[in-house]
Amino acid sequence: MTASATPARTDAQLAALLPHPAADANKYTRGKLYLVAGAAPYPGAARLAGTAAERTGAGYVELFCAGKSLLAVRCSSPSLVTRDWRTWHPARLEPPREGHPWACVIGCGFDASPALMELLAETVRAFPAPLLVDGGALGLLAGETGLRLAAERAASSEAAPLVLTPHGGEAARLARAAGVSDTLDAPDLAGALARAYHALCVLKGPRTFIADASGAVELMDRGTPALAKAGTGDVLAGIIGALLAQGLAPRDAAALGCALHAEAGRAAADALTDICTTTEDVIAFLPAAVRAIAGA
Ligand SMILES: NC(=O)C1=CN([C@@H]2O[C@H](COP(=O)(O)OP(=O)(O)OC[C@H]3O[C@@H](n4cnc5c(N)ncnc54)[C@H](O)[C@@H]3O)[C@@H](O)[C@H]2O)[C@@H](O)CC1
Ligand SMILES: Nc1ncnc2c1ncn2[C@@H]1O[C@H](COP(=O)(O)OP(=O)(O)O)[C@@H](O)[C@H]1O
Repeated sequence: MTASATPARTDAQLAALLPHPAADANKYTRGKLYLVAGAAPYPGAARLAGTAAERTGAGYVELFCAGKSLLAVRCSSPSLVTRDWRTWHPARLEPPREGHPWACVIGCGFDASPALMELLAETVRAFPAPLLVDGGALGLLAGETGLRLAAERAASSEAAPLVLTPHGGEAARLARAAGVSDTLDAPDLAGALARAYHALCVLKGPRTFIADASGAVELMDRGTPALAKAGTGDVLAGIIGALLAQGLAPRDAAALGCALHAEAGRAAADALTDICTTTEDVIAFLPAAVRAIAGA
């Protein structure tokens, strides 16, 4: 049976979720995003996710990346606090302080190296706040170990939320590993992945479906083919991660994040054409997206 997706939220509903900073805000109260991203072949993915997160209001973005990616990211994005990912030990983090929300995004620009599987496993096991898994880390999660880790995280006493943001290829891999048919319609596939991995699943594409394990599916279809460019998924991960880091509930962060991403793509295509819009332009047009939604 095909699940019916509820229509996208109205701009007024989305505007109410925008995380405007309080007058007495500081960088910690505005939310800290830990970003574990950027293997040596893909420093760009880390930079795209990190700068998109900064643009979406996160007060502090701390990036953990491959040693070989450090210089490229530090030189191009000095506001990102950038460290070698050999120093990423989520189990050793002090718990977040009241009023200082956190989230983590892992996987943008990951490749399939076994060392990264360990980084992912430690993060799924120990990161004590909302965790979004994207990019190459989804391929690592797609297996017996990943399914077990996701189940253990959901069963733990903190049970901090897990969000997955697969594109069609990544969703097919996650489905095969979980014994889910990859011939399901997109809304059903999103729901089945949400159940199998105990996560909120944001199944990306020309139409994006946001599903949780309860079977509720939300449709987001305000995007543009101008977004069909390498790296726009890394940008979306950074946007949703920043909203999680600012304390939004996973479903709200996904719905608002997808809408901001789509609107930024549309605004960029209006100004620059659907042909000439680049992934960096999507980040540059996030302010137009915030204004469009806030104006509602
Ligand atoms: N500037 C950068 O450094 C970039 C790095 N990226 C990173 O590159 C790594 C590999 O990601 P890729 O997505 O390129 O490769 P993947 O190997 O994950 O997936 C691509 C494969 O999936 C198939 N596929 C099926 N449906 C698809 C769909 N709807 N969208 C895309 N592919 C689909 C394609 O045919 C292709 O064979 C990830 O870690 C990602 O974060 C990419 O995001 C591109 C930009
Ligand atoms: N034709 C399209 N119409 C609307 N949105 C699209 C279209 N093609 C891709 N997108 C959006 O662009 C993003 C692409 O993400 P992804 O495939 O993960 O890219 P990458 O892995 O290169 O970062 C997704 O958010 C997706 O919904």
